Amino acid sequence: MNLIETALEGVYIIEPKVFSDPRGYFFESYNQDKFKKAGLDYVFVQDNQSKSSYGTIRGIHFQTGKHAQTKLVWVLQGTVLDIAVDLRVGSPTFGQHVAVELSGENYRQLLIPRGFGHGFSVLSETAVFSYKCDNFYMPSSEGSVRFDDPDLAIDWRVDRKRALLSEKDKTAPDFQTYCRSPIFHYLSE
Ligand SMILES: Cc1cn([C@H]2C[C@H](O)[C@@H](COP(=O)(O)OP(=O)(O)O[C@H]3O[C@H](C)C(=O)[C@H](O)[C@H]3O)O2)c(=O)[nH]c1=O
Repeated sequence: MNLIETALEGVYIIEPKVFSDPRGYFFESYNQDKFKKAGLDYVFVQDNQSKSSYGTIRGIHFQTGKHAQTKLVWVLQGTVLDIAVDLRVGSPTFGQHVAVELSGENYRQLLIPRGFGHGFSVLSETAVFSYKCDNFYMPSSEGSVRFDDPDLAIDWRVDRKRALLSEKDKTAPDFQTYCRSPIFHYLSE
């Protein structure tokens, strides 16, 4: 597998070794030993999968404190623009994001450590999204920031006004409100 650094320390694009033949393709989507040897020493405990229609935006989400999650994300079918936002207090890239196109055709994965907000927009008719987390879901520790926050200035590459959003995402706080909230310093211990 090939590891590509991004502008945000700790966030990596992973290009797995893909074996193609007339039947199709095969690749290892996760191998603890190979990841550890590449310096990605995580123990994932929960796998998630979601399917979304074109124009959906999910995020920007995170879990706080000891429930913060590192995520290894990829797309099984379709194409998404995946976003990781640096929410680590004191980080020189605090508030900055990376945007990476993940698809069932490019096989790319993104490793997003604890301390980052995560979201994605769906660029294909539908997209099936799969990811591993190194901490369990804890609703009481969930946090979010508005997807269309002007300070984050994320280009989701879909029409924001017609985006398919959860009720939670429609009412998420803006970035400045998040920075003034009690959970601000509690994102990742
Ligand atoms: C995240 C999660 C959700 N749920 C339940 C809670 C809701 O009843 C339902 C849908 O949850 P939600 O609308 O929060 O799903 P997404 O909007 O896809 O949230 C995810 O979207 C962004 C992109 C992320 O990175 C996070 O993993 C996660 O926040 O699944 C669970 O039972 N377990 C879970 O781990």
